[in-house]
Amino acid sequence: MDDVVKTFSLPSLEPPPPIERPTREEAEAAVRTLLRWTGDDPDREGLRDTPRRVVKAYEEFFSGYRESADEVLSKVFEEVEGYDDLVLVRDIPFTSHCEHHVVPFVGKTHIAYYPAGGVVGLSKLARLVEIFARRLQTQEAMTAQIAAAIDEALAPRGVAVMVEAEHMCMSMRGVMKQGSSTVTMQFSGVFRDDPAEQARFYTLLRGAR
Ligand SMILES: Nc1nc2c(ncn2[C@@H]2O[C@H](COP(=O)(O)OP(=O)(O)OP(=O)(O)O)[C@@H](O)[C@H]2O)c(=O)[nH]1
Ligand SMILES: [Zn+2]
Repeated sequence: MDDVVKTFSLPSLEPPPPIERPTREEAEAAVRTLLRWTGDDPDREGLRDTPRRVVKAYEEFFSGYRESADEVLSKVFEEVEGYDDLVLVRDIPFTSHCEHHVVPFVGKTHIAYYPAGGVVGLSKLARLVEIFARRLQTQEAMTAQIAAAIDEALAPRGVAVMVEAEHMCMSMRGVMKQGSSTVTMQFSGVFRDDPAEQARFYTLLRGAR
């Protein structure tokens, strides 16, 4: 069991405390080293600009370290008169990177919640997915973080988050199983307490598209 605890990180809504980041030049030098590790020559024409491009791409892949869930969800619309039923946003696409191999895992997120007074703009739910996806992740932690952030910001009657993804570290290396998908889900409030609410969530996910 010790190994399990060491391998998987606990859900944390905020980025880790700031560490001393390397300079851009240091990061580019590290990419050069990895290029040499492939067996290629970083000084050949086609690779000369690659360290610069990779470091720039990392800024996009990992922009979630510079963003906060709190901020994205801070604009809550206090009341939507007469509406207190479920809100479901299906099929929010994402690309993340697994924290074990720094290889993409790609999939979709479905988010549902029962408002208890406040709702957020729908795009904010997609932005929330982006924030957590654009960090080094496990699928389980990402799922838990999305649910916890909504719970914290909206205090809804319940939250349901489901993530479906294919992990490239399982398809293009290692066990080499293309096409398998992993499903994770996190429920809180009425979704956790009431199996009928979970069933409703699953039914709506399967519903006409
Ligand atoms: N639970 C979970 N596991 C993941 C996730 N992403 C990658 N992994 C797994 O992390 C594990 C790392 O296992 P290790 O044995 O430490 O590393 P490895 O030798 O590269 O493992 P293999 O992938 O089996 O070759 C692998 O089983 C991956 O499939 C994730 O989001 N959630
Ligand atoms: Zn991996």
